Amino acid sequence: MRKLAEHNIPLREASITQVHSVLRDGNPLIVHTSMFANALASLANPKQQQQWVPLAEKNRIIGTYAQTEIGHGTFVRGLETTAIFDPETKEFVLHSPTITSTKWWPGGLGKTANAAIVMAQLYTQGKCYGPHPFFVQLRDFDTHHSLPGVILGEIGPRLGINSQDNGYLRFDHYRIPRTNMLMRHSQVLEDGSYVKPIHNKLSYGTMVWTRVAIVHSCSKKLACAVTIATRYSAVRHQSELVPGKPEPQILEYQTQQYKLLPHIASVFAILFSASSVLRMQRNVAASISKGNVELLPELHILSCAMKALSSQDSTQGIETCRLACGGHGYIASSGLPSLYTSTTCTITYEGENTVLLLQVARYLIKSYRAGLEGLPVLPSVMYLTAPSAMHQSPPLSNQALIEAFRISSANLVKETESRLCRQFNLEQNFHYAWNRCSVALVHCAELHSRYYMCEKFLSTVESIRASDRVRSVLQDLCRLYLIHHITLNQGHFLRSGTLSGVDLSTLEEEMYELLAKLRPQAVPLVDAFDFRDELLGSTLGAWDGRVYERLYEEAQKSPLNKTDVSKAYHKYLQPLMKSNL
Ligand SMILES: CCCCCCCC/C=C\CCCCCC(=O)SCCNC(=O)CCNC(=O)[C@H](O)C(C)(C)COP(=O)(O)OP(=O)(O)OC[C@H]1O[C@@H](n2cnc3c(N)ncnc32)[C@H](O)[C@@H]1OP(=O)(O)O
Ligand SMILES: Cc1cc2nc3c(=O)[nH]c(=O)nc-3n(C[C@H](O)[C@H](O)[C@H](O)COP(=O)(O)OP(=O)(O)OC[C@H]3O[C@@H](n4cnc5c(N)ncnc54)[C@H](O)[C@@H]3O)c2cc1C
Repeated sequence: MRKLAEHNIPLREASITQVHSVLRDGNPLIVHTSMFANALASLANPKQQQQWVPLAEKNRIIGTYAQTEIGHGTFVRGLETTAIFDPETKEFVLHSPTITSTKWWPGGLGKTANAAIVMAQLYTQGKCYGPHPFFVQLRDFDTHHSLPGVILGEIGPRLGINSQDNGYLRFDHYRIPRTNMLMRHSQVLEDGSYVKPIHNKLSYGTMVWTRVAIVHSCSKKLACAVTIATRYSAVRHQSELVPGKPEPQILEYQTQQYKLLPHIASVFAILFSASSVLRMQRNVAASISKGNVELLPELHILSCAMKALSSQDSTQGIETCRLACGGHGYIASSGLPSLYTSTTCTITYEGENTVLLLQVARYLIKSYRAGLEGLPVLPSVMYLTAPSAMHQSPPLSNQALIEAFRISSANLVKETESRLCRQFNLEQNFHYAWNRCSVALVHCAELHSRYYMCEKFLSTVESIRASDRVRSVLQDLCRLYLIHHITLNQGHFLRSGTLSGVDLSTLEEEMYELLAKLRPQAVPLVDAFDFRDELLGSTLGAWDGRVYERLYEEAQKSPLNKTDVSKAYHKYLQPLMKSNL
């Protein structure tokens, strides 16, 4: 927090710096500096901001974002916590009517936060208006005791991020002033009348913002993992590549290069996509403040798509890096286990990936149908019904590969839409038909998202300002990324007729060439990510390459090494050894 203040970084931008990576097993303040700060910035009106933002900036108020309940996380409309307006006292009464309405999971809620943005079903004048955000004080600002009517606790150990206190929260007819409803977009007036927002999903804005932040942080996490695994692969010598010759660096093995180089490329692909979504988010935020919500659906879909893809890619990449380090990748001091556990949760939180991909698919199908009818569609999906441009680029050029992605994605959407129509004719119910097609729909969303990421990678590399040598390395990496994802998805390209079996063999050959060509660049590339050793926190990945010394030194810190004979020997082992069992 001192560093943020020193560098004049506003609270809500902390999550896109590396500040949170310093704590490896999660951070009780992350939801405060990200979602809570952003909810105040985007959902509170100016008067409310004046009241709470300075207190949050000074950490007098530490907040969390309390939306998910035991019974509902994905289906936000199904939340059960109620906020009923009492016109007599001009207050909202917050209540948790059932066990399933217990707020469950919010980061920092257990012990750290003294306030929260609570999403609750808003009732006024006898009518429910759906989930809305409320600023709620949970603990006394001086003693930190939970307030009467507020029941708080921590939910227990998790797969990872155990330095963060994820919490639970129940309300027992807990009263807050009317003015604690975040009123930038919708309001309840003193007489209880409801003023609706210009778009009914504006109250979901904090989730959209966080999804964008997650994309950025996924590229950082993956960058840490590839740095560790690549440096280690340059230090580690094992086996014989040529019988009788010295053991080579394991990075010489083609299989090792195949494990690492595509993920190094992936760091750039995710980072460039994150920058593009971030730019769009800033434009949309500016438009919203002028009352224009036209591009909000596009931002929602793009943030869902990129959050889903980047969390999946970075999690898989980190696990591959761990495996690429053999046994030493399994030791906590390698840094890889905590990178994995603190990244795999991004697949689930802020919208479970399958659910987000189905949002993307819904948009693709709607846009495809609109395009066929000649109705206007937004820029990122115009290609679904645009004429093919395959013939315009030299065969197997980067542009041709992007076109192959585009046409294959459009083709898959077309096929799936036909399947949806057939299923609808059988079921006579759109929702059942949708469910029967949902695996295919997720594939549509994945291919569309991959197309977007590939396109962003290529267009950024083509326009980047860099020396010829640096540009050339980035071009090779980008090429490797495109070919790698084509080989992983070959079925789609064969089905769409955009690439033949011969094309795929040619591309595969080129991929192997690229692995060899990029091998000498692997260490410089990860060095260029420029992580300090303290931040990497890895015995395997430190800059000086003293892997074995660091492993040995770290082992000395194990509590079991404080004494030669452990207490357990006297208590359990010795009796066992003498028992003749
Ligand atoms: C790697 C290291 C990590 C470090 C990261 C740093 C930053 C992270 C910081 C903190 C850590 C975060 C901790 C995690 C915190 C949480 O998890 S908070 C809880 C998050 N919860 C969710 O994300 C819930 C997911 N569910 C939803 O968002 C929605 O329920 C839904 C979108 C799935 C469905 O909403 P629903 O209201 O039911 O809508 P639909 O009927 O499906 O759709 C109606 C139309 O509304 C459009 N729409 C939906 N959402 C939005 C939106 N946000 N904006 C704009 N439009 C939206 C949807 O597309 C439909 O449009 P059409 O009718 O035109 O098709
Ligand atoms: C580490 C961590 C931190 C978190 N922090 C916070 C926080 O700070 N604040 C907060 O409010 N919440 C937080 N959460 C909660 C998180 O947002 C939810 O867990 C997440 O949105 C998933 O919802 P769920 O748990 O209800 O999963 P479910 O929706 O129950 O998912 C279970 C399965 O059902 C499937 N499924 C569900 N709906 C559909 C559908 N419509 N179509 C197809 N398949 C479907 C999913 O794909 C998944 O396979 C956190 C969670 C974790 C793990």
